Amino acid sequence: MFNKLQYISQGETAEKQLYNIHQALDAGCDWIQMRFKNQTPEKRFVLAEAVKVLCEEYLANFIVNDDVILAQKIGADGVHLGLTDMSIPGARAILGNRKIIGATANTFEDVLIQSKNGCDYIGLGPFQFTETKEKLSPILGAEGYVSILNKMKTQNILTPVYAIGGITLENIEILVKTGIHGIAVSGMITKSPEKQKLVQQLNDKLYANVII
Ligand SMILES: Cc1ncc(COP(=O)(O)OP(=O)(O)O)c(N)n1
Ligand SMILES: Cc1ncsc1CCOP(=O)(O)O
Ligand SMILES: [Mg+2]
Repeated sequence: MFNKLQYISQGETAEKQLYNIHQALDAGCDWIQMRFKNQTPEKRFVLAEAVKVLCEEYLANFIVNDDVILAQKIGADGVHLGLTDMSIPGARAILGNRKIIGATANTFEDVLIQSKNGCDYIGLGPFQFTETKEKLSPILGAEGYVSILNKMKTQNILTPVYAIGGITLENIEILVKTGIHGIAVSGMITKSPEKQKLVQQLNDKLYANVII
């Protein structure tokens, strides 16, 4: 089963991205999604290669946002695809069954489609407002997660769900209670002055009820 904490990178330049990813790895994040939007394919390729080396060094999982071909070219562990990105069957045909394909959902109907199409996990959100992403889908709040996860249960959909969007440390307990598997965060970790302590606190809360 996947780890419960995914770090989504940010940074205006490749250097800043790599710095932020390195910091997250140093702090104990072991799952990185490289999200470097509106850049040339060359810049994204160079960054992805550097991130791959770094993630191997730290034994972290490395997935690429949006770009299936880039993920394939550099041998990443997978991709995250939104509702308007490449289709999951299309990505599966290129990457095969051993790679991780994450998919976005904002509604139960999205969850149904994405899980039927064979994604490995669902990024469900946004939980609340965030400046990290433009053109946000409607905010779900904790009630939205309860409602969607309950419907998943009744239809026996077992795909792990990650909450995403504006999540802070104070939100973790309430999110865990909704039945999510984990969280995907960007700003909270990128902006934290005490990343190691934060990642520890997040993992403590995310794994509080897990019996090993
Ligand atoms: C874990 C996770 N969940 C959702 C998203 C959002 O993906 P998408 O809707 O394609 O938006 P962009 O990130 O591409 O702007 C995500 N990246 N990761
Ligand atoms: C990529 C994405 N998709 C929905 S919200 C979001 C941004 C998550 O970043 P943050 O944790 O900074 O809100
Ligand atoms: Mg996308």
